[in-house]
Amino acid sequence: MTATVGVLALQGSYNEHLAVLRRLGVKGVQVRKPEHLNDLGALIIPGGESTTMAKLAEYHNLFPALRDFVRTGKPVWGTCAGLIFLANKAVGQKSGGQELIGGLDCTVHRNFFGSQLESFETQISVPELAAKEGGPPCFRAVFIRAPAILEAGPDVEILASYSFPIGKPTIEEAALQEGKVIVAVRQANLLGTAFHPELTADVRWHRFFLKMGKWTEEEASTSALGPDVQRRDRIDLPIFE
Ligand SMILES: NC(=O)CC[C@H](N)C(=O)O
Repeated sequence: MTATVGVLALQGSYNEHLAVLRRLGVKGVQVRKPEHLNDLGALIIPGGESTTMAKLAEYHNLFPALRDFVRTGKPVWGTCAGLIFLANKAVGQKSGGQELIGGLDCTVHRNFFGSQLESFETQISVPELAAKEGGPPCFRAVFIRAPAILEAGPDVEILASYSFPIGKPTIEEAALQEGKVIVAVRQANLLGTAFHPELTADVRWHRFFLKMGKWTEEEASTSALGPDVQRRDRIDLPIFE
């Protein structure tokens, strides 16, 4: 498997993900067309605006290729709008809905935390991630007009939940009763986060994701997948037309 990581580059925070990959010495490439998915080892679907992203993906006929990629078993990570894309079901969509890639057995509320004005930052505890990657047990989480996972199937592992202040008016009645929603999950090769790790200086989420790949030792030694990583200041990022 190649150690090249594709980042869906239609709209949203794809440059920020590419910058983190660069910091880790991993080759990242922009994905804008179906053929750009060939020969990738993993794929990141960034945050942004899922309706716009869906329209652009449809325009470029990307959905069948994205679904095929998910089915290969290679790691795919959706952050925020990317999480919505990966979910089997989304609620709170614009009328008529939007196309999803699917694969992640969960129901996502598209704008669970409210409008752009209700964006916030917080610390979340992710014990499994901290155990694997070391460092402090909490992670800075940036929620921008963020979704949340309302329901997850039996094969979905919950990596993090967020307890919100009871009485927050923008939050759905049903979830209010619990005061807690799921914000990070993993299901086999799929990782989903409702927040934006690429907007923080903490690279542990990216390292965790990269380790989900079945890379050969040789590939891993030239990328940031092992502890004895060779850091490179700069790598060339092919930009596809
Ligand atoms: N920061 C984000 O990716 C926001 C996602 C947004 N809620 C949407 O529906 O697309």
